[in-house]
Amino acid sequence: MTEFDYARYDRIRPIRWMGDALELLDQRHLPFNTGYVRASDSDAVAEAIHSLTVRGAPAIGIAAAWGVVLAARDVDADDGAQALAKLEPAMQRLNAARPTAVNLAWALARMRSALKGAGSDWRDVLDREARAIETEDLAANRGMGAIGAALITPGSGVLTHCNTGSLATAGFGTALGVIRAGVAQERIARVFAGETRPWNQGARLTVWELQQDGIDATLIADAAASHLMKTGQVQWVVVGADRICANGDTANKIGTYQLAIAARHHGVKFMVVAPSSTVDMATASGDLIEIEERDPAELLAHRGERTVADGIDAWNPVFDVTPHDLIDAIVTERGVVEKPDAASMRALFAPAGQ
Ligand SMILES: CSC[C@H]1O[C@H](OP(=O)(O)O)[C@H](O)[C@@H]1O
Repeated sequence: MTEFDYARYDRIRPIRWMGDALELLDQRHLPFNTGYVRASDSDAVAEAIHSLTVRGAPAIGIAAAWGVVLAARDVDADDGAQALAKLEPAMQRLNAARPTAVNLAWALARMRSALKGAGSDWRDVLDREARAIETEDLAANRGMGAIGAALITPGSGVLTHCNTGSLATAGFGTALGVIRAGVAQERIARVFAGETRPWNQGARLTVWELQQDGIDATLIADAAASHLMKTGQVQWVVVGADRICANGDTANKIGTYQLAIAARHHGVKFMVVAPSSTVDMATASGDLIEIEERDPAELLAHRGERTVADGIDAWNPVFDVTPHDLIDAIVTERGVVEKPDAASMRALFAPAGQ
């Protein structure tokens, strides 16, 4: 692999811990405004997660972990057990910010676990745990980039969906990390990105991120994806995930499921890229995942300007579930699950409770 220039490919940081506040790159207004908002308490972090100021499964877990550190500033406790009891209401409010990405609950569980054995230094323990969650995610993304890119035959075209880059993680990205690595290794010859209606993570975030790297990407309408596959210009669909179940069923941004159906029909391979923090072995299958439904107004207007007549009904689920049998490979930092099912998932991830 050519020596990877992370300084070139990995400069965007959506989350900045300031010691007394969390600064978040406001993704609602990218790419035209690159301003940060300052969250000074855990409820402000919860609101930033709910409003998609900060978004992306790993990124919302990291933000929530720092939100717990902020909540701790207002807690008086002698040890971790006392602190845990007093922090629980704030952690519940953070957990309630969004339901589908397991990373949020996973990060809060890590913070709870760190507190359980902590003594009088419990604040330092929380700070170290939040920092570890963030640095582990960055390392996982860089590792997955190399692992996933190795699956892609040189000269391939790739289609991605939503945004899974530095904006959605601690840096480098999951599916977009594989694309960055694949381009750097000259395995990926062309990148296509779906606009990802209604929030346009692809059109506003992914193509902008790649542009910062000097990586060319071609934007397509979501509705053009099947036609693109039919033309033979893509050999892989590479996407992220918000929750991967014990049988390999995967929740991801709305529109992923239909990409998987079209990919199988056209002989295009389908790769899911996510760190182990997105694997939920306690949820047996995708029908058990809560799918977030957001305000239908997100469908009825664009940047505040209505695009639909008044009085029109709209339904706005923002995730869907791709069944494991439509997935060719799940790439994690622990390795690849080929043709995922309950058995192949167990081989890499211990069943819940073990
Ligand atoms: C590596 S991000 C994973 C996942 O999160 C995104 O959802 P959202 O933009 O609503 O937070 C999208 O589903 C990505 O694939």
